Amino acid sequence: MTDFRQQALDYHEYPTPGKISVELTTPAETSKDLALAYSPGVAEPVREIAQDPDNAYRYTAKGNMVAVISNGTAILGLGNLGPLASKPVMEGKALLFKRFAGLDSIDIEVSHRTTQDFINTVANIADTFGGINLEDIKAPECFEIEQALIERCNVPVFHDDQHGTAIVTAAGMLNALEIQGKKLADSRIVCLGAGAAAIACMELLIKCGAQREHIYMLDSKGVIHTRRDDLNEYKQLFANNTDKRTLKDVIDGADIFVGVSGPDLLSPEELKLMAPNPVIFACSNPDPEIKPEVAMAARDDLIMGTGRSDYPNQVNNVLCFPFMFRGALDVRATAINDEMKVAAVEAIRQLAKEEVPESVLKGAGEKSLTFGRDYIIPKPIDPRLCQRVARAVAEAAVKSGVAKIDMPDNYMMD
Ligand SMILES: NC(=O)C1=CN([C@@H]2O[C@H](COP(=O)(O)OP(=O)(O)OC[C@H]3O[C@@H](n4cnc5c(N)ncnc54)[C@H](OP(=O)(O)O)[C@@H]3O)[C@@H](O)[C@H]2O)C=CC1
Ligand SMILES: CC(=O)C(=O)O
Ligand SMILES: [Mg+2]
Repeated sequence: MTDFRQQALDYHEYPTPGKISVELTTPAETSKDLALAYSPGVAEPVREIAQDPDNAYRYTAKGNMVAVISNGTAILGLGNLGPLASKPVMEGKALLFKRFAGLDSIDIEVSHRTTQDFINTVANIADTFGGINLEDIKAPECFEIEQALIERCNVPVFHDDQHGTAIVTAAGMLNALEIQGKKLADSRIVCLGAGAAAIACMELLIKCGAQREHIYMLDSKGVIHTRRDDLNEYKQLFANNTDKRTLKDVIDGADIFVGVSGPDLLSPEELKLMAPNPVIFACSNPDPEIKPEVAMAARDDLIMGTGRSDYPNQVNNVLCFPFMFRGALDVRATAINDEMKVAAVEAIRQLAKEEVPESVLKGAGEKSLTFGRDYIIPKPIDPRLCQRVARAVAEAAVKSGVAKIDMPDNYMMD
């Protein structure tokens, strides 16, 4: 473990501090190059953009650039550690944007006093970018922030911890339930956590067929029920009229556990109380609500997912956000709407049912991967994810009327 800690620190320190850098895309060697790149040549695109802002997509990097913006109030499951401490995670998201979707991305960590300050800061710089990926901003402020920015910005704004997580959770859940022989509409669901990821995951599962009254949501004070007087408006939507108060009370007989809360909060004893053939997504990072080896030792009829790369079934928003933005930017979508989200769920879901290429097996260190309890969802390194998800998202954007340009010819064809 200490060895892994040192490896992780070395990875971030060497060969140069951090994980990203900026590269030039045009020549800048000669005086002629500089005359074109800078003064006087640069004045020409300036004039073009001043006449028509859409020319920024033609003459600048805007159309392939996403800002990853955080205030560090909910860094993974590590809590509110401040903007600067969130920088490695935000650089990590930028790395994932580039590696998986070829999108350039820059991390921006914002210090602010009020929620309105944060909103103003992001709104004032948003036009620089093709899209805004909000990251690791805690609930309930994240809901107000995202809504205000969607209204104020001309480019798509997407709070990844809400919608990226929800899309991947829904895709994995529908597949896991299919394998377990259960239906979402009939399933009893326990959601541990009532923040950004939890609220969005449950809302999307409801859109996919789950019954709101079959969901028990818990926050740090226990079950969310109608007699509590400390619930914000988002939690109130999940308040149950029930006498159950603890995780142990609600997990008894449940079919599904979704953990988006913190480490080691689900005990083997509680897990044993679940209905036969349950689905457990312990998605807290870096440490899940229950470790897979502990869960598997408690019972062998479950399907288990975590947010981590080092266990099977990685239920993590990395399977969504690079491709969501790829598709949205390529048709210049002005928003990321429900149609695009549902299209992403279906595309991720279906890919898990296809044969896995040798290169993916090799990268994942697996001999074989076939749709089943240890492979409910594609591996992030699967290059088909970009093609399938970005294409599905772009098509949905065009169809639902939020795209400013048509699908490019032969877009993301195999
Ligand atoms: N795998 C993935 O792709 C993703 C995983 N996550 C994980 O989900 C977790 C939450 O992230 P996010 O929603 O952004 O953060 P938020 O800060 O918005 O929400 C955290 C929630 O967890 C609840 N919580 C904290 N401790 C407990 C506890 N002991 N019992 C029950 N609930 C508890 C909080 O309760 P209260 O409201 O009372 O404060 C709050 O509702 C993190 O661990 C994060 O790593 C998030 C996004 C993606
Ligand atoms: C994966 C992620 O975004 C999180 O844990 O916050
Ligand atoms: Mg996050």
